Amino acid sequence: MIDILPTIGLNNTLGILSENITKSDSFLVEVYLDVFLLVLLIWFLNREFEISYRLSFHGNAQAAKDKCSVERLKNQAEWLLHNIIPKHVVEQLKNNSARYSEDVKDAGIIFASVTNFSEMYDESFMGGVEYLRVLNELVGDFDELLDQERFSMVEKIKTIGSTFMAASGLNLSERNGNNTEHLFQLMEFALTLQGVMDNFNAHLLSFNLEMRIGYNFGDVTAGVIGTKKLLYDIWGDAVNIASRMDSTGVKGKIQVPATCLPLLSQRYNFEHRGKVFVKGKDMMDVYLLAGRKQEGVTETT
Ligand SMILES: Nc1ncnc2c1ncn2[C@@H]1O[C@H](COP(=O)(O)OP(=O)(O)OP(=O)(O)O)[C@@H](O)[C@H]1O
Repeated sequence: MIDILPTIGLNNTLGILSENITKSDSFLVEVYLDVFLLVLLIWFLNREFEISYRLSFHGNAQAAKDKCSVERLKNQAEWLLHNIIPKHVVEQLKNNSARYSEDVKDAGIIFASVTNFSEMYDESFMGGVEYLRVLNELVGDFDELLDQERFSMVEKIKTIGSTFMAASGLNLSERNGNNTEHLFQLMEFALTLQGVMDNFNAHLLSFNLEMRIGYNFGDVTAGVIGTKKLLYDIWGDAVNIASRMDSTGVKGKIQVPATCLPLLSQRYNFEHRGKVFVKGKDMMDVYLLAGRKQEGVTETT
């Protein structure tokens, strides 16, 4: 009996001990498991985050690339459009469902014709290709002038065969309240065309191209024709007279009608040519530009 009691006590203690050990083991296992699950969750979330970050980085890079190419295409399209139609008209076309026409007061117009180009043009030589190259180079030189700030209000309208047609003051917002400055700009442009022509001739072997210029100003209607292959042009009596000033003009000279004199003679000298017959107008009094008036000194053309 005496021997049995301590045994029972030991057994109880061992039982309690082993129960405690089992409890703390399972607690530890649970803690390890939780920690493991937590680490797994963090790893999984981290991975998911990295994948989505990489995807969004790739997406952003692709979007930036696409945006660049769309921007480039848009710029190319605008560049093409601005080469066909003046900038201020493009803006109005965008806002007004591809329709544009406007009455413009006191626009300047010139027609500059290479009078003897047809003499040079010879289809028997390379189908005329060589001569077209010459015309293309000359018109290219004229076009380049339009990039100069001093001709900012001058707009090329088109070429008609070997005639270069330009106008000024068509963008009313550019005039800044001054309705005559663009007309002087256009006359300076016409004078510069003559200079370009002289320079061109100096480099042209065995041929001398001749140019005749008609100048006028007045009211015109500007508009865009068609919805495909758009054509920007100007029309009106003032345009017809400018064309007639060219066709009835004199080689190497700039001819203007008498109506332009009061304004233009503020800066230029003219010689009276007399009367010429202009279809639809009968006889018109016309003048040839003699040179610039510069601070009392006369510069002759
Ligand atoms: N927008 C324009 N572009 C090119 N040329 C023009 C323009 N407007 C008028 N002209 C030219 O001005 C000239 C005078 O025109 P107008 O209407 O007085 O006569 P027309 O009888 O039509 O011309 P033509 O006798 O040459 O056939 C014409 O040669 C015409 O081609």
